[in-house]
Amino acid sequence: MPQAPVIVWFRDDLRLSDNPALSKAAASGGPVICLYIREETGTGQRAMGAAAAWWLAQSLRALGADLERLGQRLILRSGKAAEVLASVIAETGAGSVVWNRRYDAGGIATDKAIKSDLAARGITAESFGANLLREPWEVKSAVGEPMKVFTPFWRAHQRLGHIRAPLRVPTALPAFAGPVASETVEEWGLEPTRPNWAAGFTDHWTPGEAGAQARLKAFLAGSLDGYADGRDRPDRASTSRLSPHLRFGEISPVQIWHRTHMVAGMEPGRDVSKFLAEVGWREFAYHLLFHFPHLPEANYQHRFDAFPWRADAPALKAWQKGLTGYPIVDAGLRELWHTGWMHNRVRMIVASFLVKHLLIDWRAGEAWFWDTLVDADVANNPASWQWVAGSGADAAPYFRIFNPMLQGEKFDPKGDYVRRWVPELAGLPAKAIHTPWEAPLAILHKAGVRLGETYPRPIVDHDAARARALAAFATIREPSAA
Ligand SMILES: Cc1cc2nc3c(=O)[nH]c(=O)nc-3n(C[C@H](O)[C@H](O)[C@H](O)COP(=O)(O)OP(=O)(O)OC[C@H]3O[C@@H](n4cnc5c(N)ncnc54)[C@H](O)[C@@H]3O)c2cc1C
Repeated sequence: MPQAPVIVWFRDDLRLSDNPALSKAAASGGPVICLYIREETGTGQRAMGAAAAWWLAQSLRALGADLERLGQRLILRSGKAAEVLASVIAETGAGSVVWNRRYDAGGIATDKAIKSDLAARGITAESFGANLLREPWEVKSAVGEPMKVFTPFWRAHQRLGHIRAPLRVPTALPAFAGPVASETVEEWGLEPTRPNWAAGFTDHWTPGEAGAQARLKAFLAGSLDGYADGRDRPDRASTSRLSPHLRFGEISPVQIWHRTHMVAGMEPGRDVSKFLAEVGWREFAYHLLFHFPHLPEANYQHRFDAFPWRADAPALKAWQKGLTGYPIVDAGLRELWHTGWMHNRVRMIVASFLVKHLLIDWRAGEAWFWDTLVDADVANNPASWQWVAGSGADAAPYFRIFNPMLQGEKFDPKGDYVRRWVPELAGLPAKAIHTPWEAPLAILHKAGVRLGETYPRPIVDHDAARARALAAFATIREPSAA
């Protein structure tokens, strides 16, 4: 009797190498059906933002082409995952389904229900850890509890020892002989058309597994050396830019871990430790999301539920458009709009500005990032926003308020980053570029800058905004806080 096909349900793991579910299917020796489901929203999962949807379209095309080289085909279907799986099983006689795990509450609930539904119908379902170095439940405090502070988390993570070796691309992946209907990426309308605001994204990114591997290789050969200090400089290409590739699982952290160690040799130095600790922050965000599933919508620290956020639609709009009058803030938000990505240091500055200078709820900023980042991540995005807002686990204290002028002068000392993304200020000298409102009129004139006309005046005064934020925080401050 011919072997029943195995369905590989691809999700946030759009790669062939180090893909445990795919390797498991290949090891069965039987026919393999590669399936991606565009899941209907309203099942507890968060609808994908627009920039991430653009990335998904490119990544699915890349995965489809990679599978074709193995004599396979990527089947695309849309609908409720349980119903799509049931029809593909009915159409093909598949006997089992394999997938790699996800860790958001909606995804976990969907997968659990599907697993028991399939089991009831005699179909085997198996899930694997693939997109983290360790499963979120493996790292525990000394008393067996979830960890809430990064440094002890990362220490405990490392104490667990060896990270499993990455898996190779399966050598054979027999295709299912019968017809299986598939939708197309184009039919899904994931890419913007009128206007095509993503037109410039392709100058910055090569979505897909090959692009991810090339990005890692280039980073390890180039900017890893000096990363520990260079990573804070938005004016230089000093970080890996692997985040969207990790978001879509085009590369695994296990692959990054081993390749980095291989390049570093026996004695990994400060740059390597710092880089891997950043990958560790991603692990920590997933740990938090798994143990505190409301992280994307609820304050981790409940006292922030009473925080007096302001509703200020014009200020939010100015922030989103990069028209706050603070050059480093505006540069970051425009980099985001043009590339779908923003440097980490600048993410912290713009997030702090929204939450503290404008007193706008972190959830409004998180939602904007969710829609505009190609790396919009179900764990990293809310965990980082809550970190900046002060409402999160192991968060930056609320009363520490970034000064955008000093941040600009320190991390973009010549103003090159601002000049690149805020071209109307490009003619200003370094000493004026982060504080154009303090520049002598002659300097502004020479640079063609007319404040309030070619570039906005600051929408809030820094000192006044700082005082207002501290006063707001005082209303929810615990007696012990400084
Ligand atoms: C307000 C705010 C929102 C953010 N939203 C996201 C998001 O939606 N998706 C996302 O992937 N990251 C997010 N980050 C974290 C961080 O800014 C990005 O991961 C980083 O800028 C990606 O660039 P890179 O790949 O060059 O990073 P590198 O410096 O090269 O780091 C390597 C990898 O480590 C992980 N990493 C690095 N820094 C962090 C961090 N602070 N927290 C968690 N993981 C980290 C990323 O996966 C990254 O690709 C956010 C940070 C802030 C302050």
